[in-house]
Amino acid sequence: DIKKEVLQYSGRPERKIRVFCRIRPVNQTEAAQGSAVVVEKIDDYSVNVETPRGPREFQFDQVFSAQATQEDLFQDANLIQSAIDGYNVCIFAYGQTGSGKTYTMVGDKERKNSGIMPRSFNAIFDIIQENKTKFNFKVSAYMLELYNDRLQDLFVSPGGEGLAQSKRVEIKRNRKGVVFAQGAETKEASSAQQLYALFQQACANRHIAATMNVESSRSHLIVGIKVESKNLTNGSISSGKLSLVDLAGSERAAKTGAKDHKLKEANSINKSLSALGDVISALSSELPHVPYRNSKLTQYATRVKAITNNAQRFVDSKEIAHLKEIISKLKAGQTVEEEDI
Ligand SMILES: Nc1ncnc2c1ncn2[C@@H]1O[C@H](COP(=O)(O)OP(=O)(O)OP(=O)(O)O)[C@@H](O)[C@H]1O
Repeated sequence: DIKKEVLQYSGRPERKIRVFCRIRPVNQTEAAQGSAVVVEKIDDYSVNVETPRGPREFQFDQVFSAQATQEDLFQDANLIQSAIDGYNVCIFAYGQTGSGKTYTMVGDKERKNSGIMPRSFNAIFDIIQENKTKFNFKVSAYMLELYNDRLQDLFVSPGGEGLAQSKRVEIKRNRKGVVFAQGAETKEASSAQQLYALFQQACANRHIAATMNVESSRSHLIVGIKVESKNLTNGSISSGKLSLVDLAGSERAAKTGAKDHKLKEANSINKSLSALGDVISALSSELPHVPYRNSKLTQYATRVKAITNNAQRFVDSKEIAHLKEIISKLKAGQTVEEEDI
């Protein structure tokens, strides 16, 4: 029954928050250790997780198996046209360290399996190309890192320390209630290649600490792409935005073997993820107060508010409530066991 409900739900055009689940393949280390696979896709909307207390089933808007390609994922998460049509769209990846967030959002290092970000860059300019006789387009982007609850402009190289200090980015709201990143440098791009070059420049400026996992990103990456278009027939102007976010991994501080600033890092990540969970949970259960101000990450998420305001009623809060449960455990410094996930 739940499945049917989810199915009907997904078909509704007003559904504004969608939660997808992607199962990543077993890696070589796991295979060598003979690790058991505990997550199984039942159908396109549900997964089964083997827990010490028996099997548990979870529902999503869509489930991607370990065989799903980057292309499959991009096709189904394709919201690029909406951003070009003037909507604010946000796609973010959430999960434990090593679960495949960066792979899904960015891709592999060899660039053989590009993720959602580079595919989006291409799709934006493909759509622009198709419509250039009817519209004039302007594409600009800012790229930010949220590290230890501080927003850093990734277009400013960390080498120029003084410059980085003066360019402190703050989340502000304009008179119309639209949230923007004050102090963030915005750069224009006129091709997918240019946008990708900006992205590479931004990535080179990120903080990556080799604590628990060398590849682990200890900061949240926020890529904001603004697409402005002018209708050449009637002169009307519209402006949409695509926000692509690669969140830092959620794992408890103790497991990372973290000390001092690394511990601060882990706590800060958990704090911001926990604040994000609180916001999503408040939105989905229609609470009158949504605690946006609790962290920079959620201040950023206020942009989502405009979209979700009308949609709150329709949001299926099951997965989100579960996410919230995990996050509050993390917040309280408790262990999140496999059966919880
Ligand atoms: N669907 C997939 N297919 C093939 N390899 C994958 C897939 N998902 C993840 N991987 C590989 O698993 C490893 C960990 O993935 P990734 O770095 O994306 O995790 P993460 O969730 O971003 O971790 P962190 O929170 O530490 O940044 C990487 O080597 C990545 O290439």
